[in-house]
Amino acid sequence: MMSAMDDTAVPHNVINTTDAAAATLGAGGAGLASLFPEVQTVELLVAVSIFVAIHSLRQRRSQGLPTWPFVGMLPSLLLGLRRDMYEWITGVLKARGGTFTFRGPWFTNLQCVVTADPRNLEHLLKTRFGSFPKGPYFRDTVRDLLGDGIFGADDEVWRRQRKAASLEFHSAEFRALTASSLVELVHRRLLPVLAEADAEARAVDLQDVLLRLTFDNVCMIAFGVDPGCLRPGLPDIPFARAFEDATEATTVRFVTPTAVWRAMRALGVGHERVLRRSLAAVDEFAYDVIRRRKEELELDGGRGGRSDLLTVFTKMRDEDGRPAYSDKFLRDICVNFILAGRDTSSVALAWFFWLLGKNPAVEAKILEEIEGIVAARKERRPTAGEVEEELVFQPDEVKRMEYLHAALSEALRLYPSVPVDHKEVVEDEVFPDGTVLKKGTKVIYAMYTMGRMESIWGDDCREYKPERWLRDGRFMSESAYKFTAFNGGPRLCLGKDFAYYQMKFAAASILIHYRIDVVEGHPVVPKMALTMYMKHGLKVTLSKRDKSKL
Ligand code: HEM
Repeated sequence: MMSAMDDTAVPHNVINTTDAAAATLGAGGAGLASLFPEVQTVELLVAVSIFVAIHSLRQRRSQGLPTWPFVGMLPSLLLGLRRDMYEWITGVLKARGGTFTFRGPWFTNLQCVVTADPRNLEHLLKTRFGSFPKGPYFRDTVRDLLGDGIFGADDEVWRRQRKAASLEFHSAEFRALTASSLVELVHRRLLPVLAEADAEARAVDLQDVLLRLTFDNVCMIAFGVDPGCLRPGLPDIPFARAFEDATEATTVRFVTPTAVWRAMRALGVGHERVLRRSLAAVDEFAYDVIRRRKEELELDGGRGGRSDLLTVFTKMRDEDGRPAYSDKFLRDICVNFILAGRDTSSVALAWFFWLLGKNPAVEAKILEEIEGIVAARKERRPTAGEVEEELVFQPDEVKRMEYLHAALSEALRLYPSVPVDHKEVVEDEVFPDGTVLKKGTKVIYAMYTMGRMESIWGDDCREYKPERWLRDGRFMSESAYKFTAFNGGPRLCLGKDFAYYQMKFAAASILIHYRIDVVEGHPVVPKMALTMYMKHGLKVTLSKRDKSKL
């Protein structure tokens, strides 16, 4: 759809040889035919091939990436996809000093500026926030799934939801709900599932188990409903399956020309058919919960003791005392929060456990920190939150796990749950690095690459070192434009504090009970998706720790 990248949109440092090359090829071809009519087709093909090879080599030397007539840089992208797309982007960005213009095939929406430069990130996420909305391309692509919810919304529609949700996320009731839902999920469901696998000496896909944990958890805080994905036997839950299918089918739209997916939607074929079917199931579930919640609120006179997002937004009234949000809008709000929180923390945890397996010294330090916290509580009387003999971490204890906080941040630096993100420019702009952006240009910012730039993190940037986040043993946060895993500026992740609490609570509870070993030979590579999943999951075995030491 978007192809506003004309020549003026090319950064100063990019030499645009494509048009010149095409012109040369055209002139050269015509010239050959008229000067030497006897030239045979085969010879012409050889001449063209030699030209293309030389052209490609020159491009490679001057820009790092060949730009072919008609298909643009697509062949290089496809080669990158076959290996590791994120590493491919990283290589190109490093060779180009942190920013480059990707030129897709003519007449497609695959033209964009890609950057990993913290100065550009600060410019687009904060300084010139108003010039870089999500934009109509993103919104149109995700509209069927996300409607007018916070993820795709801009301007007033976004501001209103952000303000209301932000108030809710910082309320005491909400914090209490997140803490209690986690105690329930981790102690009544996660640990028993792991215990079962341990007793049967069976390997489990830890990523799948963690995904189930965070899906149930985010549904509890968004809808006030527990879908029950994390249960012994790890059952298939229709709502969770439909949500997953709808997300995947929506993602496919980003790599399909807009006109093509629109036509497929009209005809109801391919992934658009899957999307239509799965959205029907998501909507059926959502509207059913909304209807029942409204009935429940009516019965108790609108008070509603719950503090999930649906209840809070349903209770809101406009100046005339009418419901502030329609059922459709309530559905959009909940679906967006589920999307935001269903897999981001779980994939981060999966990469964290994998990194621990490779860095036993880090695991030892985390255990030492947790043991210190447990030793300190033994000197106090057990509080009401401690369930009999069980060791249930309290919010103040989770807060004191600073080394664990650093170890999780370090995992997110190397494996950000959202590896690349997207904006659209609404007026002509110039990045601090000199890149010129014409109105309508798509901008991709590459968080995965940022974690691997020596210029940002130093020569040891590829090493897993939680210590880089600590000063005198205390966790020190980094600029959001250098560590962009949670985005930055006005659209900083709303669930950041909740996500850290959730990840720390789950990680500490698992680690004190079990030693986790990745099954030998299990391949661990990222999957190409909007979220940084492990392509083959994380197959692990568990062994019980000696708890007498605690
Ligand atoms: C490790 C866990 C998480 C990471 C790395 C993460 C990362 C991000 C990122 C990169 C964005 C910006 C997305 C964009 O605008 O395109 C974002 C936005 C958001 N996140 Fe998170 N997130 C995490 C967990 C959560 C959780 C658990 C929730 C809620 C339950 C949540 C709620 C949100 C919301 C509502 C937004 C939209 C904010 C806005 O547009 O104003 N996130 N998050």
